[in-house]
Amino acid sequence: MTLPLIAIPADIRHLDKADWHAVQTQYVNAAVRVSGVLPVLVPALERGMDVDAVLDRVDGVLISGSASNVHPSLYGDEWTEADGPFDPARDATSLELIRRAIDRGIPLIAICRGLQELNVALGGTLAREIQDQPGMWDHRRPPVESRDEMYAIRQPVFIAEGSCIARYLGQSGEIQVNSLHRQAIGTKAPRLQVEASAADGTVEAVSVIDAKGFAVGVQWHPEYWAENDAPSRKLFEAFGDAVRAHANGRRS
Ligand SMILES: N[C@@H](CCC(=O)NCCCC(=O)O)C(=O)O
Repeated sequence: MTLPLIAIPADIRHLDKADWHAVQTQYVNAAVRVSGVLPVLVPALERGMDVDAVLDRVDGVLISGSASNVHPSLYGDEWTEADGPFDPARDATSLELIRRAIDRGIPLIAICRGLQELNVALGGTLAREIQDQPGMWDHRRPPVESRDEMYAIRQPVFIAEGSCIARYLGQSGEIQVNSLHRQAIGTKAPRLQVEASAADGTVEAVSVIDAKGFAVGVQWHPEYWAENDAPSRKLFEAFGDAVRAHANGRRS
């Protein structure tokens, strides 16, 4: 069987005085090496994107993390430039891709910014600069040079018993994850179920209630250690299995 395709929406990045459509290689590597699927990078278009034209051709969607933030106007909040950096083209593509993938029952994994987009796409809001709130931890990317240190596994989260994530990981309770975010779910969208939380109350994983298939979001970064961290590997293996099942269903 030919490898099933998944869609990964790109960011707009500025490099060498030009705009690029870009996805970090850690997401591509986890999809190829652990999920056993082939990513197709989807351009970030503020106008003119036809997400169904993409979804007609893939059997999964991976929404990656990014240092940019979902524009607060998309969840009805006031904003200043300090809430950036922004990526409106990524917002426009990701939010619609998420909604239509869920409608069509196409397996979806949303990571970090992706979880935040999932929440906004389904009607939720985001909390910003969460580390500045009383009693909250600092979940931000550590101020270090090495990417392995940035993505170091360093924080406990608690997987809810009986959750989808518990089923995929084969365990509930405490696992250790990495953490590189300054925003989080504020008001949870009605169609999302909390699957994991941090001890400071941060929502760390969600699933889509009544989803037709695999549809989860995680605030941490399982892609970075997907080849050698057991919970990370199991999540990406479960995503790959869901993608292959969808591909087989489409062909039968
Ligand atoms: N911008 C959002 C989401 C954070 C996120 O996706 N982090 C991954 C990228 C980390 C990096 O390269 O800085 C937030 O800050 O909450």
